[in-house]
Amino acid sequence: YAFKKESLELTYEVGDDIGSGNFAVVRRVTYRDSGQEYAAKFIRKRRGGGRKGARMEDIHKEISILRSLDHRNVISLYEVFETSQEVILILELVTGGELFDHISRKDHLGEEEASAFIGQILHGLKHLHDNNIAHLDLKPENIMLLDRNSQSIKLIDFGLAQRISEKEDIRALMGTAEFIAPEVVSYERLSLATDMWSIGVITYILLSGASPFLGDSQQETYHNITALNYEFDQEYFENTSDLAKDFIRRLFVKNPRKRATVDDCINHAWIRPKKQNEELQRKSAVINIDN
Ligand SMILES: Cc1ccnnc1
Repeated sequence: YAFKKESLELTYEVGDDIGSGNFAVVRRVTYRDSGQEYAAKFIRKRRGGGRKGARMEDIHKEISILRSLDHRNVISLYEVFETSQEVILILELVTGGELFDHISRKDHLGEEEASAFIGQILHGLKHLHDNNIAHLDLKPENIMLLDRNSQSIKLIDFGLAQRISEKEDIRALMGTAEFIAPEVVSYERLSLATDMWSIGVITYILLSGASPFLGDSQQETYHNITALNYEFDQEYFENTSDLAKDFIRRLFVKNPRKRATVDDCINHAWIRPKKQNEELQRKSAVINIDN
């Protein structure tokens, strides 16, 4: 997969910073010929034996994974440039900000809005899982809103994503403490189910504004995760439906094989499109009028 060696500046005008990830800075860029805007992710290459910068193997993996995905809830990759110091990904630009900021502005969301967001995230995640790709770093910072006032979301930052296959064993302590599953803490085999645990954490946070396993130290957080030490604190959950709690309970399951899958979640009554219920109500209303 050949990366363009010519200078990015020839074809794109580089604008302001719009985000940063591990070893990466994301800047808004404008394609000179059309005026179309994109996001350019500048990833520092690891030079020599140093610790700073991403390994080329990991950069190639992120690119190969992004190139194999095509879904409205997954960020698109258009082209790649390379200099001696950096690899630059030209990505679809999303300007609605992080889901994280959207929550913090409101503290927490109503169930309808939370269910709509989680439904969108699940559809993007289903595309990954149907291609045997695990994101492995799902958290509100990695979920962007398409634009300010839409509920359309895009999964971004596939820097830790992995192809999951029965043969090879993927284990690694990675991701952000409060979102990682027990099998990550215990350095056991990772799988698509690892993402589903994170969906549980994200749902819990959207509904309450509180983080279910977060402790005063990383060790305490890890202990809470492996001990499944969480509760639906009345202070935050007294008005939350049993359906929403059931959705979360099915994800906070220690054994990854027993945890709800992305399809189980999409078909869960808390997520299934409400319009079907409205349709049923409309039909039953008509029946009532008739008889
Ligand atoms: C931060 C970011 C990443 C990708 N696309 N737009 C914005």
